[in-house]
Amino acid sequence: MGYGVTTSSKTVLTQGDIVCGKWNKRSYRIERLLGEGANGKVFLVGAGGRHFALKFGFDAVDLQMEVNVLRELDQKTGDPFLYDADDVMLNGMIYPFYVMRYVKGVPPEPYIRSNGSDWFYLIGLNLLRKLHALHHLGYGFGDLKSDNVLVSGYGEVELVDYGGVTARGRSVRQFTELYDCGFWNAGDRVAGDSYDLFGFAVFCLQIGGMGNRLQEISKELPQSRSKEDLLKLIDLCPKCKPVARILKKAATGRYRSSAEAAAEWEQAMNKPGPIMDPRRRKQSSGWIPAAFLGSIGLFVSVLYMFFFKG
Ligand SMILES: Nc1ncnc2c1ncn2[C@@H]1O[C@H](COP(=O)(O)OP(=O)(O)OP(=O)(O)O)[C@@H](O)[C@H]1O
Repeated sequence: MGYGVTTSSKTVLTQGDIVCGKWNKRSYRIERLLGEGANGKVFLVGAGGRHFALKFGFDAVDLQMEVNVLRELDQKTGDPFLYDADDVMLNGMIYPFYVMRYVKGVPPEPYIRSNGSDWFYLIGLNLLRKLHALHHLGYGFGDLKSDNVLVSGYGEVELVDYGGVTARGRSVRQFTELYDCGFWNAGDRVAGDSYDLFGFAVFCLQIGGMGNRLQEISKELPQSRSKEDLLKLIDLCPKCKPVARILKKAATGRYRSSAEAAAEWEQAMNKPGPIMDPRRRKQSSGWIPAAFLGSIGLFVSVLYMFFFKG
């Protein structure tokens, strides 16, 4: 098949290559690379006429922990995400991999660039709901960042990369500095609602257009970084304005639960004023031409009755 494999971190698999599991004997046809991070490579694969995402991990132990978490979650939700976990022999070397549901979608920033910045609010709400579902099961997500959020359709949100998922109350084991409260001297790395809500506040700044400012501040000396920097950025972020109070509460650990944050976010979206839900805008903008056409129709029929029917 011409895999050209060197090391696990440099695995070269190209379209049409077949990955056949050593133990479960299931075969997957590589279609394309979906993404690559510090811990692994994820490919879009086909099997039995369906699409899946197949992840090779760079570290077998980390990958196994990820598989264990996904198994636990699948048992608790009854909605399987994990499809298979196996090893494959490529060029005489064994590589562990697992296969999961393929999540369609794009990261929030390109989604917002193509569909408009008003989707910011619905993406925020849907992400809070996703986080709450995970917290409710007794886990923290851990490695929240815009790369691990995929958006599709009408602002529907899915989380990917369950490598950082940890039982609530335990130490967070995988995180990305920019989104980590420890990095900002703003709290402990303990898995759960507060930790993820802090990451959520940074996520909103990132997708709200403050990415460059965040990067600049993050390069300052560790001792001079603080949550105050984030609070200032929230004030400077025009898109964050209608939800600034919620983001500040999230950045300062003042929520008891993500459910509370989601409820407040939803209330902010439903407040009279500028419509923050682009789905409603779509519906309401559909009403205006319909009402206009309706009134023209009525006017023409009145004229007809007046002139022709006497
Ligand atoms: N189930 C999936 N469906 C679609 N795309 C996926 C899926 N899982 C991962 N991806 C894509 O692959 C990318 C890398 O995957 P993943 O985040 O699991 O790797 P990682 O090495 O753990 O990354 P990181 O360094 O960010 O922790 C993701 O950002 C996403 O774009």
